[in-house]
Amino acid sequence: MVEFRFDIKPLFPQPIIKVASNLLPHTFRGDRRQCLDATSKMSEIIDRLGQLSAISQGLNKPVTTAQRLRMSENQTIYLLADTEAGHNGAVIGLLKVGTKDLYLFDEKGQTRKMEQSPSILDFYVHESRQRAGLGKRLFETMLNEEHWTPVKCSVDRPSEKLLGFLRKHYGLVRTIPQANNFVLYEGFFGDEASQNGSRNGHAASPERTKNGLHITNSPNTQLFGATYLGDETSKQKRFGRRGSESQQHHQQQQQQQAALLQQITQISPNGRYGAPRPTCSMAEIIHAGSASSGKGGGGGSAESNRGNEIADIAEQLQMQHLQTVENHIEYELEQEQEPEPEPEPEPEPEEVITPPTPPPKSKTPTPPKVRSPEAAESIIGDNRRAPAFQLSKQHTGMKNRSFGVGMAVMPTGKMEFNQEEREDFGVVKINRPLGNEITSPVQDNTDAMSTVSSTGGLTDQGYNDLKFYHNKLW
Ligand SMILES: CC(=O)SCCNC(=O)CCNC(=O)[C@H](O)C(C)(C)COP(=O)(O)OP(=O)(O)OC[C@H]1O[C@@H](n2cnc3c(N)ncnc32)[C@H](O)[C@@H]1OP(=O)(O)O
Repeated sequence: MVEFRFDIKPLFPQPIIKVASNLLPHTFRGDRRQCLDATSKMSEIIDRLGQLSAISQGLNKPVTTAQRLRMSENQTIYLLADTEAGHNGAVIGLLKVGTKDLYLFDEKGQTRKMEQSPSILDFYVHESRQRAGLGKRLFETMLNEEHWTPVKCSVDRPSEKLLGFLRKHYGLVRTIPQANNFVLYEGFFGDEASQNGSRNGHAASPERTKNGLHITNSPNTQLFGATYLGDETSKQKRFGRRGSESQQHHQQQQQQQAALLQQITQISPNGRYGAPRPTCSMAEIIHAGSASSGKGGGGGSAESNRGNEIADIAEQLQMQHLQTVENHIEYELEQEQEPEPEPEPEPEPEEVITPPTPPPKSKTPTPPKVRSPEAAESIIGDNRRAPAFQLSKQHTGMKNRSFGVGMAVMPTGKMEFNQEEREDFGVVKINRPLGNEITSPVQDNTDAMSTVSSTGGLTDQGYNDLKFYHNKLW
């Protein structure tokens, strides 16, 4: 028991009193002098009980002090006394409660901002009187005065004793995990809470139940947008009305929904989640421009149109590819007009595509000393011509530097290739006439390039003439 140097009986006309920020018992009646006296004594009682509570819980400083209570607007302390104990009576227990605005997780893990949520902040019964039902007596008085129910109370960092107390007297076992020090029990967010919200201090944010969408200013909502909680609330409202009133209500809901969607858009995810994404060319091909044309219906005709568009695109690509192959062949034939020694194979970077060694004639453009974008454009489009400098994948976009060559000179019965050495861009070697065998590497080198064509599909030396066999129908 906690006894004091003064008589506590005037302060405790009843065993349990309620003290607010004025530091006076709720039953107090007196003049100014009595008021100052009562405030002083009550401050001493509160500080002493608060200190004992902190010691009992192992806290390094009290949660409850008279100064704190004076500064708070929404906290109340319940004090339990035994006026019959000792000479001046004794104070036995303390229970501090209040309302707090909290961001809490509900059973589904969704964030809710609970305004004026009832909270158990400090609870203490003197060790000599514990487990005698006094704690419950104090707690029950508080519930009646505040019009709270135990399941709707958040508990600030409860001790094991308090958890046992709530389990025994109120059957509270299953908690809802929270990110802060508060403990909630299942049922905290029940319907009763929203119906009796104001009475129980559950003045939830007004956006909370709009169309089942949960919108608050919480960090979660700011980051990830509104959360859909279901439309139970909307259904309840809808089916609770009849006739024109119901229709009118439905229209209002639609308007609210539109406004809400706009609101959601405004608080939609930002940062890298909200960053605009570049157009995906492959997606455009796959969807065949349905997005732009507004054919997103998915009907049978739309599907067939999409298939036709894909076929058209494939055909265009094929035609472009054939044109590319032809350009390659023409370019090669130009280079083969005059025999010249094969460029010596020299080690070079893997990524570089080397055109045939520029012939000494002025016909071949002089390679610029510095790579220029204008020159690079020469390999693009219909005005394609021989590149004037070393081309890399960056310029051509081609993955394989022998791309197109194989297509252009596919082996047939008329032509034989034996390309044992490295392949340079556009270099096609016709090694030997039909039926002739390679005799030596020297011969192979001399036969490397075809000569001027003559007649009958053979060159003057009797080699196959590529120009003769080249046919666009290939
Ligand atoms: C938010 C907060 O305030 S957290 C801090 C809570 N306060 C404390 O831990 C301070 C130390 N403890 C106390 O002051 C008291 O034990 C109180 C306030 C928790 C409960 O007051 P009591 O008068 O003992 O409660 P009451 O007699 O009505 O109920 C007893 C039940 O409380 C629990 N309890 C009380 N004392 C203990 C204890 N020492 N060990 C374990 N459980 C206890 C038990 O469930 C007990 O039931 P049981 O005796 O059948 O096991």
